Amino acid sequence: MRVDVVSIFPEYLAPLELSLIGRARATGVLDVAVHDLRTWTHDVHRTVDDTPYGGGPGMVMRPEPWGEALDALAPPGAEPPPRLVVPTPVGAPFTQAMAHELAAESRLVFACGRYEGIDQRVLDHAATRMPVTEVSLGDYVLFGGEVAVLVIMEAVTRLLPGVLGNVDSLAEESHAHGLLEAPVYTKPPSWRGHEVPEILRSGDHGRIARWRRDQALLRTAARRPDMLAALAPGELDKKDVAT
Ligand SMILES: Nc1ccccc1-c1cnco1
Repeated sequence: MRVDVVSIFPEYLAPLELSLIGRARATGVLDVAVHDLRTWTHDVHRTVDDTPYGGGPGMVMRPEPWGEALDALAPPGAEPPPRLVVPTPVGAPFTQAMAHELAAESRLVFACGRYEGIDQRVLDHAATRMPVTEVSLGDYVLFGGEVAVLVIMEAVTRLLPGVLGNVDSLAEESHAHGLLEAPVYTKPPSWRGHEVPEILRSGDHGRIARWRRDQALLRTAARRPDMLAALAPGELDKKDVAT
């Protein structure tokens, strides 16, 4: 997968060099390039923002630098076009399902907005020649899209073939099967008066699987009833119904 990130703070994306993502880049699974939006400015002050039409607080990111950046990174006519991913508070919620969708793309271009946002015409024009996904990490306000890109890149990269050693963990993790994961424990069996649930030390893998499923259901019902309600029909089998 080829990923381009455009930001006025490219150094914010330095963590993409580390750990799993760094290894994915080193092994060729992932090719990441970070670009400074000011590369595509031409004035002496390298201006990227201006006052909003219609008044109001803050500044808006000018369309011209973004237009030239996207022309350079996704030349008109180059096939297939990349998917443009724009972290924004007004985007669709970022979910594990979306992470899987993005992981299936061959090219992604991330546009990191700052200030009050990017001139809407940038997205409107981009949408005439490439898929555009506006995505929100949640209902809170950040300074810009850079940290959102780090989150999205971690969620997407770990889904790429060859990145995670143990693919089984993908199947068992929270949100992988529509439920929150059961609690986990390791040695010692007793710690500060807290014991590991006996069943996990029983060696009875059938009962352990049942216990974990029950714990996942209980946790999800308590903390994320919305996820329980969203389970596809048939996701809950008769063994899940309290007897
Ligand atoms: N608040 C923001 C400001 C700029 C770019 C993204 C965001 C964002 C993304 N998800 C939540 O907020």
